[in-house]
Amino acid sequence: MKDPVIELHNLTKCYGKLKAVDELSLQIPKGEVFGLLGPNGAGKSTTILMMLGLTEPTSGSATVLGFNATKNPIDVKRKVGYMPDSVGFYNQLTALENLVYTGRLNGIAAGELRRRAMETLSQVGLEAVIHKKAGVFSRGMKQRLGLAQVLIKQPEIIILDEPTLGIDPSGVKEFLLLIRQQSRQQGLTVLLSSHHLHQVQQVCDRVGIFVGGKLLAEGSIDTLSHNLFASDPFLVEVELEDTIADAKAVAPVLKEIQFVKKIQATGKQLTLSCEQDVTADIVRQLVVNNYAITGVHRKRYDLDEIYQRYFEDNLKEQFSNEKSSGFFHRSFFRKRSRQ
Ligand SMILES: Nc1ncnc2c1ncn2[C@@H]1O[C@H](COP(=O)(O)OP(=O)(O)OP(=O)(O)O)[C@@H](O)[C@H]1O
Repeated sequence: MKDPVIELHNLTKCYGKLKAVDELSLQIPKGEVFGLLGPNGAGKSTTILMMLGLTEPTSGSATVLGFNATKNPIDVKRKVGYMPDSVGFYNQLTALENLVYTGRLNGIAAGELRRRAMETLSQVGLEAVIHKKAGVFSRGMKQRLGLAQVLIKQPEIIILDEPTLGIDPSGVKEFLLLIRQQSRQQGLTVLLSSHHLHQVQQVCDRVGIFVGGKLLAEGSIDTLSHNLFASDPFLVEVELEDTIADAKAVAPVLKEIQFVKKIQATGKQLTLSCEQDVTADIVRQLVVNNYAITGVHRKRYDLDEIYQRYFEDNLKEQFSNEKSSGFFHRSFFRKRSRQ
């Protein structure tokens, strides 16, 4: 990879016998939005703390913007903005006052403070409430103020630990889109940890799937999907205007298409398992044979399915592992079901 700004090399952290992070190697290039995904206890926060030099690795290294995070934590902190999973403010101070205070702590010159704070609040969409006290802010507004606190020092990288925790679903989407927009406009590199699979899918360039301290897979959604499901049949769903009795009725029409292996019919829907993407041939054959089509859908695997597939494979492999994957499975899905 060309010029990675974050480089983790065999990064490992043990707490007694527990390997919280297990030989993690990862590179993130400038400007990328990377999602670290995993259930409770997967090791996401521990990884982030090592990248910031806030906890020492047992072995391996974390290099951020060319600095070894363990040896040069101050240099890393100067250029990296970090938003922990729970952000604290002075509730009696307004949004602007809070941000001016953070700016001062970050060494921004007094003459520039107020202007920079106002600018940053508008960047995160809080311009209308700059004089409101932080104590009355909703969770979503607090997260925006937290992001402003991170952005005011104009970092090169921002690291957000579970930034969407506690925000309602529409707020989550807006907030993640705001993060992506900041990344695109400012060339910011973003690393965020999350278990919000669907939303993360929409904003991250790449994701890493992290379970039991190990990175099981990394890549774009398309790459992960391709690697995982390459040997699976290609599914095409066709909606017809009229109900068909059973698959046999339509089989003669489609049997000419080489890669169609299985046809199922339920009501007005046909599901075809194919060895290759022959969607266009299927549609052509049906139309030629006077079937009225109302919809065609090519199945694309989403992050939930990708995650589950990796997770299930991992579960099989680690069955005898003392760190019960069943625990991770349960805790992950419990956490998701609470959303
Ligand atoms: N200071 C510590 N001492 C002992 N064990 C720890 C410590 N910090 C974390 N752990 C353990 O390390 C493992 C990884 O924890 P970590 O907080 O990094 O996971 P996570 O993926 O961020 O999960 P969560 O979403 O719940 O925060 C867990 O089993 C946790 O109990």
